[in-house]
Amino acid sequence: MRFVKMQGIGNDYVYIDGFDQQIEQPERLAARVSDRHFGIGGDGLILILPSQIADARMRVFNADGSEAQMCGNGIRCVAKYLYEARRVQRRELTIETAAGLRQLQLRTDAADRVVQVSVDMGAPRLQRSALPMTGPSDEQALGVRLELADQAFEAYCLSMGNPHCVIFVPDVAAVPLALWGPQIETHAWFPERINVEFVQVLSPEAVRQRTWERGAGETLACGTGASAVTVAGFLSGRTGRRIRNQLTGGELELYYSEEGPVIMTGPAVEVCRGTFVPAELLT
Ligand SMILES: N[C@H](CCC[C@H](N)C(=O)O)C(=O)O
Repeated sequence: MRFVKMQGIGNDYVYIDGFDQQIEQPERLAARVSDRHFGIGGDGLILILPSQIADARMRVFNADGSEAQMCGNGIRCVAKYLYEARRVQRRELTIETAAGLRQLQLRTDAADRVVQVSVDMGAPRLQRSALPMTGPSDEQALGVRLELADQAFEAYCLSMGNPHCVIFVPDVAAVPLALWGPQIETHAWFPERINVEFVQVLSPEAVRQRTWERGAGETLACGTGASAVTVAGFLSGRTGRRIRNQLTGGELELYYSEEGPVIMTGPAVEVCRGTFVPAELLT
């Protein structure tokens, strides 16, 4: 099985081109390839598959094998791979995801390599039922009091196709992420668990984000999470519509448009390529 390792500001995945390879048991494979000792190492596995309605279809599996609806850092890398493999000759692509169709714009360098990708991440969905989240299904959950055993937060819960809980704090470096992250990820409010973003507002145009991802733990970056942060920052009056987000692994530019969608712009980098034998890896 051939794979490509790529990363978007440190959010790294193992990618498998399923146009000419048959992938069995992707959940089991995801958990094994993601292991940074017994596998290749990554935050999860992303499959690049044929689509009837787009240039390709993307399936996202977290390091624990759970499948997610969308991956912002991952979809930038998928677009890079397709363009540089000449699978697509255009710098505008459409990719089918479990969260719907996503439009992307590529920027290339003098050697025609993709150096930056802008993604229309779609519009946020604010109803509790969209995450899903307990409580009245049409009600929003912005600025709600979320209680843990010995801590309470003001939480902004919303969907970018996948669920996010955004919490603003004075200093992200001081957050005990390994303690609070899993407690929020698996809180009873979220029947399908949730991704967690702690955010420090530096100015109306700049924030710093640390991320605890559903099914992956602390990651260096989360593109759907950064998009949710942009929405929560604007709706709570803490930031403008256009921000620079300094995530642990690098920076994203985000714009929560008046029309509704969030536009996210950032890099996509190939790390390496290789092959593995699934039967070996899955032993
Ligand atoms: N852990 C996420 C999927 C990966 C999203 C993240 N890596 C991104 O860049 O958006 C979830 O279970 O919804």
